[in-house]
Amino acid sequence: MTHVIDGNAVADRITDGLEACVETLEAEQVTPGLATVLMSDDPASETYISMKQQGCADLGIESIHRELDPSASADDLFEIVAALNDDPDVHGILVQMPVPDHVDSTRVLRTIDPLKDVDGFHPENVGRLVAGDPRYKPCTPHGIQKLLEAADVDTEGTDAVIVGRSDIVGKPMANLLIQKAPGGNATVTVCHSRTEDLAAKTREADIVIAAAGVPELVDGSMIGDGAVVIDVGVNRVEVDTEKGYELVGDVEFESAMENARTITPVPGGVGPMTIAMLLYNTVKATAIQEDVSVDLP
Ligand SMILES: Nc1nc2c(c(=O)[nH]1)N[C@@H](CN(C=O)c1ccc(C(=O)N[C@@H](CCC(=O)O)C(=O)O)cc1)CN2
Repeated sequence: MTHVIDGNAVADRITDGLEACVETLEAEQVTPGLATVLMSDDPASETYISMKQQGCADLGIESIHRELDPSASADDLFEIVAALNDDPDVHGILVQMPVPDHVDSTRVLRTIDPLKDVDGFHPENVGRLVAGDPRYKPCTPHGIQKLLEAADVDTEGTDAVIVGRSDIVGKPMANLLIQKAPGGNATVTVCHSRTEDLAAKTREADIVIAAAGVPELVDGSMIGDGAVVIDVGVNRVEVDTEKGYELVGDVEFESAMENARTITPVPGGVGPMTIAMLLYNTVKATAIQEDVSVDLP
């Protein structure tokens, strides 16, 4: 029987554990504050921002939101980030990705105070991750580590194949999996659009992490017997219903189920963990900046 990992349940356990941390901070008269910045009218980005705000409200984190028209100048965005850097009530800042093409996303990430960079995308935080001393682990890869742990998947000595080399998932995931630390010690192959014979690579893997943003790119024929399959894709595919779309992962779930030992669904797998680990990083950022010790879950 294939085990389907319930990402909502694991995310709930993390947020339950964060409640005690927020109480510890409150006892020191500290309320965590998260600023979200949106420069897009993409409906999916709007959904993710409201999920982040709801997560904050449920946990007692103050959320501040700044929104810019997608046609605004890059300087307008940099000014907003600079003001949030200087605001002592703001402990975490995230700029929802992607930003419009005329904005240099690398410069945006460099503008955020590294101590407030709860996405873990600032070069200082990327450097710390690569060096094996992470401050804020990027939310989705960190969430995947927590899912694997919850499903009793020991990564040590495994062959892991990551499909996708994005800065948000593929690259940091590879770095976490090769670390000499729990949740690491794997041998990692990172595949991408120029990889030849992708199926031959995924078929040999103990763990396949699909994060290419291509609906149903990975099917059952590409999964070896007894492999663990983590689906990061949340693709909106148009359908003729009132909603107008359905969510489809990067993995063809039904056929992959036939070979996989453990698999994540879409929705309800990796997605909820991205939000939970953002709240985790916000609480951690608050504890660091306010010099309060908390027991993170
Ligand atoms: N600044 C950032 N931008 C982006 C990140 C990020 O970590 N930081 N990640 C992705 C999108 N993302 C968060 O922003 C995200 C994606 C999916 C989900 C999620 O919970 N998905 C649900 C389905 C939600 C729906 O109905 O559409 C699920 O999979 O169950 C949360 C966050 C890109 N940008």
